[in-house]
Amino acid sequence: MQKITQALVEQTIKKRAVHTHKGSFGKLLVVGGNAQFGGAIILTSSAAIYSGCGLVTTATDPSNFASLHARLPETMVIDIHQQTAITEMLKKVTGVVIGPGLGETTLALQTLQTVFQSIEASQFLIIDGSAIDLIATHTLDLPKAHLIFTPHEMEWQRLSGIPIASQTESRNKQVQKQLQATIVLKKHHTEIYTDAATYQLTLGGPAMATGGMGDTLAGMIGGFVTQFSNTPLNAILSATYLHSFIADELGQSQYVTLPHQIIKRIPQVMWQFSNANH
Ligand SMILES: NC(=O)C1=CN([C@@H]2O[C@H](COP(=O)(O)OP(=O)(O)OC[C@H]3O[C@@H](n4cnc5c(N)ncnc54)[C@H](O)[C@@H]3O)[C@@H](O)[C@H]2O)[C@@H](O)CC1
Ligand SMILES: Nc1ncnc2c1ncn2[C@@H]1O[C@H](COP(=O)(O)OP(=O)(O)O)[C@@H](O)[C@H]1O
Ligand SMILES: [Mg+2]
Repeated sequence: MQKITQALVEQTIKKRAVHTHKGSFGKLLVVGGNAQFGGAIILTSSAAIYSGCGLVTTATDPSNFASLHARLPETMVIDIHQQTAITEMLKKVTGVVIGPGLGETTLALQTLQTVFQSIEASQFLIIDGSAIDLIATHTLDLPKAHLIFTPHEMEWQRLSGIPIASQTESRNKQVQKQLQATIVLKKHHTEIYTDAATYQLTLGGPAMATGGMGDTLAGMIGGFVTQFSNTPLNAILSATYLHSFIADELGQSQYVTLPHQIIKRIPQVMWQFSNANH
């Protein structure tokens, strides 16, 4: 397994070119957040915007609109019940994150199917949380797109059928090949399975063990792959690295590191990394 290095992250987060605009840095659709899990989608969308994604639209339950806008006026919203609006937005975006706080109701399943039917091969699709569980429970054909699954070990057990205790590198790799996707297997020292190689994160610790931490990572990965779309693997590796890098920094003086605190630090730490080689 290859370790993700700081040098790789510094190469990925480049200084921004001057002649650019919001359209130059990717467009992302974030889908999730039912009435119970509105916090999840606020974290995912915030993480994507604070990671520098040019435009983020959030399809969520309308009961989350006010809190989402109060925390994050930069995002636009779609009522998740309006499936046609989701399909229309899909035509405009570089990528989609689906699953944080989505739940597993009939509407959640229908929404996942809507996205699967409309997504194109050139687009990125990050599948997290409830969306992983929906795929594990229902027989769904995966679409042709750049698929990125972000399961924690229990979600991976449900999706892959491999019990947590038996999740070895070779078994995980076998299922990664079957799924034809990148797998970000989240745990202490997260592992990333790709067609090319397997990578390991050497950062992060138990101060990160709090709800919403994975919702945040999904948003960072969404923000990074849409923005650094020419180097998608490096984008995934860099987002995963930065998430834990910031947590470790905060963890030097905090017992627990909260997802919203990590999000707030992303632009500053990206600036540091973008200046590292100059
Ligand atoms: N503020 C919010 O709205 C939150 C919403 N959430 C959403 O709640 C839904 C259910 O996700 P959950 O992950 O809570 O529920 P799950 O039932 O999928 O998994 C959680 C359980 O899995 C077990 N587990 C074993 N290994 C683990 C590992 N390496 N990492 C994490 N858990 C491991 C633990 O016992 C844990 O309680 C998702 O849609 C998620 O996005 C959660 O992210 C929590 C915060
Ligand atoms: N003890 C730990 N050491 C390192 N990383 C951890 C630890 N506990 C949690 N994390 C990280 O926190 C995130 C948790 O993701 P997840 O369980 O999906 O959270 P949620 O669904 O609540 O948002 C993952 O990135 C995981 O690697
Ligand atoms: Mg999660």
